[in-house]
Amino acid sequence: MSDLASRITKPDEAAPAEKQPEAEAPVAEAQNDGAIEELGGSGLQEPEWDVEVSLSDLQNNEATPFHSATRWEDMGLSEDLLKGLLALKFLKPSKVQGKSLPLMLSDPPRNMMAQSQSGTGKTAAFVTAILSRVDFSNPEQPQALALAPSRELARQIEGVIKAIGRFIKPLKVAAAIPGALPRDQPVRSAVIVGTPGTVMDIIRRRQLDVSQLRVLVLDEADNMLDQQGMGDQCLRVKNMLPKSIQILLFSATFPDKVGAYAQKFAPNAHSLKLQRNELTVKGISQMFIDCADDNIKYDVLCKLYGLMTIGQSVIFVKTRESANEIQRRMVADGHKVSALHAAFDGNERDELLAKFRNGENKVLITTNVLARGIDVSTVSMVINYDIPMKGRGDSEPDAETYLHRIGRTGRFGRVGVSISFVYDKKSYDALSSIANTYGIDLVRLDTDDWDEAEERVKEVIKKNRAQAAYAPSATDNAAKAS
Ligand SMILES: Nc1ncnc2c1ncn2[C@@H]1O[C@H](COP(=O)(O)OP(=O)(O)OP(=O)(O)O)[C@@H](O)[C@H]1O
Repeated sequence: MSDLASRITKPDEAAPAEKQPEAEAPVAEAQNDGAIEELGGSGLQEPEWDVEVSLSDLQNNEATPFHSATRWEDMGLSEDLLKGLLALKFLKPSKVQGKSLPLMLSDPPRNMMAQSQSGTGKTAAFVTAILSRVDFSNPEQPQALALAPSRELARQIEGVIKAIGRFIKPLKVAAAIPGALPRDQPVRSAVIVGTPGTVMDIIRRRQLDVSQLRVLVLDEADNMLDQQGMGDQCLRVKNMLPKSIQILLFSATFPDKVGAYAQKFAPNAHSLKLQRNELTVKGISQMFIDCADDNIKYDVLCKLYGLMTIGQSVIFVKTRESANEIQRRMVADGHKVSALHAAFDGNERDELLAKFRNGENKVLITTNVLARGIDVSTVSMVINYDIPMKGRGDSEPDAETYLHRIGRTGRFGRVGVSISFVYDKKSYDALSSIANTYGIDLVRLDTDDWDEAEERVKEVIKKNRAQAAYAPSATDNAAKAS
C-alpha cells in the first residue's frame, strides 16, 4: 500500500481498537476509538472518556509509555531530588525514566542513547541524571552540559532543571544561548544548558572551564548530530571536553543514518530503542485535509480558526517568509495570531513564547525551529500547513520532523489533534509516505461537510482542555515561572 488512500481509515476496514481492561487504559483507549471513527459514518459517538481518569491509571497500564515497573524511591536518588520530583507531582516514573535512569546512574558511568515517544518525559530523565551526577559542594564549577537545538528548548530545559532541583541548594544553572551570558565573564554554574554555537563560542573564549565536566547531554540528539545541521558544531564541542565525559543522547527519533554515527559519538552506549510502529503517540488523532489548491489552504486555515482558539494551536509552515505572510493575512482578516521564527531577535522570541505559554496568544505560526521539544500542555491542535520535506530541493518527505511537529500536542497522556494539509500530488505523496513509514491511519476531514468535520475535531480538543485543567503540566508551569 503506497498512497494516502490506503492509510485512510474506512468504516469496514477500521482496525479494532486494542482491547484493554477499561480501568487500565481509559485515556489511550478512548483516543484510539476517536482515531478510527469514520467521518460521515454513523455519526459521532459519545466519547467514553471521563475527566476523572487520572494519570495514575495510565501509569498503571503496562502497555503505555507512561508505565514503569520501577519507583523513584528505588533508584538511589538524593532526598532533595525525590522531593523535587514529587513536588512536581511526578508521582511515578514513565517508561523511559524508569529504564534509562538506573543505566545512566550506574558506576562506572556509561554512555546512553535513549529513544522514547514525544511527550513521555525524556527531559526529566536526563535532568535527574545530571542532578545526580553533580557535586553541589562545588556549585560554581561547571560539571554538566546539556545541548539543545533551539534557544527556546534550552530555556525550557533550564526551567525543568530549576524545577526538579528546587530543593538542591545552592543550584546554579546558566543558559548559554545568544545574548544571555555577560561577555568575557567566566561561567560560574554547575550546570550549563545551551545551543551548540554559543557553547562553542564560550569554550573558545575560555569563559567556560570544561576541565571538570562529567556529563554531556544532547537533547534531540538525531537533529544535533545531523551532518547537514548542527553535527559539526556538536562534534567540535565534544572534542574540547574531557575524554572520560559521560555522553547521554535523547530523542524521539533516531533514523538509521544518524543512529550509526550516534554510536560513534557515544561509544559503547546503553541503548533504548523503539520500533518504527511504536513511534506515534496514541493520544494524537492524526487527520488530513485535501485542499483543492494552494490558495484554498489559506481559506481552510481561516475556517479552522475557531477550533484553534478553543485550546491552543501551532501552525507549522516551511519558511519564515510564509509564516510572516500568513500571520499578516490572518491579522488583516481579524484573527489574533502570532508568528515566531529564527529571524526574530532573542528577546522577542523569548517574549513570544512566554505569551504563548501563558495563553495570552493562542495561535502560533512557526517554522521547524519549534518543531522539537517544546512542551506546552494546552496545545490541542497542530496544523501542518506545509508537509515537512528535506533533502535537496525538498525532494524527500521529512518523516522525523512530522513526528516531532505533531508531538507538540498530546503531551504525557493527553489527547490532541494534528491536521495536515495536502493540495497537490507532491504533498499528497509525501504525507502518504510518512503515513506508511509509521503505519499511521490518517483520517480524512471532509470539508464538504464542514459542520461534521468541526464537531469531530472539537471533540478531541474538549478532552484536551478537560485533561489540561485536571492535570496541568508541571514542567510547563516551571518553564513559565523561570
Ligand atoms: N513522571 C512524570 N509524571 C507526570 N508528568 C510527567 C512525568 N515526567 C514528565 N512529565 C510531564 O510530561 C510532559 C512531557 O515531558 P517532556 O517534555 O520531558 O517530554 P519529551 O519526552 O522530552 O518530549 P519531546 O520528544 O517532545 O521532547 C511535561 O509536561 C512533564 O511535566
